[in-house]
Amino acid sequence: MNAAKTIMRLALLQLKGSKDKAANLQNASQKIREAVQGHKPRLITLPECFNCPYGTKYFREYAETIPNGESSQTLSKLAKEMGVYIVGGTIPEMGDNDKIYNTCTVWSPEGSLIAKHRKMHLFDIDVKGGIRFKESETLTAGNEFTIIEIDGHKIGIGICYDIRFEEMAKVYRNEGCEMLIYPGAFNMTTGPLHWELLQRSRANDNQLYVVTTSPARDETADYVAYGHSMVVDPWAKVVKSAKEGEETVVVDVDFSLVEQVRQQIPVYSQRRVDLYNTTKK
Ligand SMILES: O=C(O)CCC(=O)C(=O)O
Repeated sequence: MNAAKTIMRLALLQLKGSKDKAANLQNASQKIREAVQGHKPRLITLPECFNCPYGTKYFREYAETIPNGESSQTLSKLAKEMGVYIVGGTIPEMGDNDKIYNTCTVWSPEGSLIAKHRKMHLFDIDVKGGIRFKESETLTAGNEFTIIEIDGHKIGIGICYDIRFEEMAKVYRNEGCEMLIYPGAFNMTTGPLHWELLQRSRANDNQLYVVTTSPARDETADYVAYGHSMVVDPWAKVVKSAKEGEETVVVDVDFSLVEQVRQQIPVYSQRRVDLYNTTKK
C-alpha cells in the first residue's frame, strides 16, 4: 500500500441534467475535462441520476448495463484520458432478471471499474403537503456495502437516502473509513430541512469527511433538486457548499484532521457498548 498522502483535491460537479441522455453525458464530459484542466483534482464526484431525470417513470427507459452501457463507457474513457478517479454519481442500472438498481460506479485513473454501489435504502416517503416518492415502484435495493481505497484512505459510498441511516455510516466507520461520499438529490421539502443537518450529523457521529453531490436545481423538472453539493469536515464544519445552480466545488481535503478530531474527542473508544449494542434486537 502507498504511504497515505494527507491532502486530496476533490472536485464536486453539480450538473444540470435534462431528459436528453446524450446531452447529459456530453455536459458531464465537458465539465470533467474543465475541472481537470483548471484544478487538477485527484477525485471527481458527480450527482445522483446524472444521465437522466430523477423519477420512477424514467428509470427503466434510461437503464443501462454496467460496465458495458454508454454512461459507464463514457466515464471509463474520461477517467483514463484525464488520469483521475471518478465517483460517477448514479445511473439506473439494468441488472439480472429485469431488476433495476440506482447505482454508483467508481473509476480509476486507468479507466477501470473499481467499485459499484447499489443504493441500499430505497427512497419511499410520503410527507403530507410536501413530497411523495416511491423508488420501490421500479427499483430494487442493493445489499452490499462499498468501500474504495485511494492513496491509502478508505472511502465509503452511499446514495442519497442512504445518508439518513446512521447504522450504515457506522459500519463504514468500523471498517476504517475516513470519508463518506453520497451522490444525492434531495428536494425542496427535505433539502432545506435535512440536507446539511444529515451531512454534519454523519460527519460528527463518525468523525470523518462527508461529501455530497447533487444535480443543479431545475425549477421546470418533475423533481426539483435542492442543489447545495458540499464537503463537511470531521469537526462537522461545512468546508464549502455550492448554491443551487450548475457549479464546480473544489476542496483540498486534509486527512490528518480525521485523526486529530478522533484523538481530541475520543467518543468512539468511549462508547459503552457493554451497555448498548444497537445492532442487537
Ligand atoms: O431523504 C431525502 O429526503 C431525499 C432522498 C432522495 O431524494 C433520494 O434518495 O434520492
